[in-house]
Amino acid sequence: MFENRPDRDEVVLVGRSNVGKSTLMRELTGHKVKTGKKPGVTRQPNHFDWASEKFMFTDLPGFGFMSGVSEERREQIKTDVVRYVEENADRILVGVVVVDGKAAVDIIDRHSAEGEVPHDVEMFHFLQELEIPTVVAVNKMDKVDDRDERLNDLCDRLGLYPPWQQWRETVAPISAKRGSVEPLLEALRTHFHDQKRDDLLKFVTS
Ligand SMILES: Nc1nc2c(ncn2[C@@H]2O[C@H](COP(=O)(O)OP(=O)(O)OP(=O)(O)O)[C@@H](O)[C@H]2O)c(=O)[nH]1
Ligand SMILES: [Mg+2]
Repeated sequence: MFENRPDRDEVVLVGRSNVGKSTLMRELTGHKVKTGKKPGVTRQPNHFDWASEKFMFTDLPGFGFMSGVSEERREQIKTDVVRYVEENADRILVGVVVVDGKAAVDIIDRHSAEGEVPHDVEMFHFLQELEIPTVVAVNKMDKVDDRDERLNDLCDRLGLYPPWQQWRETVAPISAKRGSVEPLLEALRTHFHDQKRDDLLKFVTS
């Protein structure tokens, strides 16, 4: 599944299916990326690079529930995503966990109640274990009314002390569809700067 990876540093977008990774990708790169109303649109990593630069954004397939996709297949996708991140950890400058701001907390709580580790939380901790700087892009904020409360709840579930405002390099409320992604760009700039990669700031300016 993951052959043909271009040899360069990257920012990866990971997350459940249908949270808006590809829409965000389009917003970040200006490339036409296939998006869709149904989960499971992206089946292969989409790499977007620049001919002259050793840098790319990668949109990975989503995991979690997808209508019409078998449990076995879903598990396989998740295993592949985990392996991709593990194998390329040295080249991943920032891991962006994209979540659906309206649904994430409820889904996390439902899985926890069923005694499972929620995908989003698992992925967040996994990236941190690999010491990959991590940003949670809380997407679809255009659908969220109780903004601060939602974001504080999400921080709580991720083990980050509320209020969310003190985690600006980690929690970025956005609306990819509306083209409102500045908090994510700001977080990426912070991480690039911290890694002495100011040469990449041009990819994350608004
Ligand atoms: N309201 C709202 N909808 C959004 C936003 N971003 C994406 N969507 C919608 O969410 C749906 C899924 O978007 P995709 O970008 O295809 O999601 P994905 O995470 O790439 O999905 P997979 O490839 O299946 O993993 C589409 O109908 C988008 O239009 C947003 O900021 N707000
Ligand atoms: Mg996609």
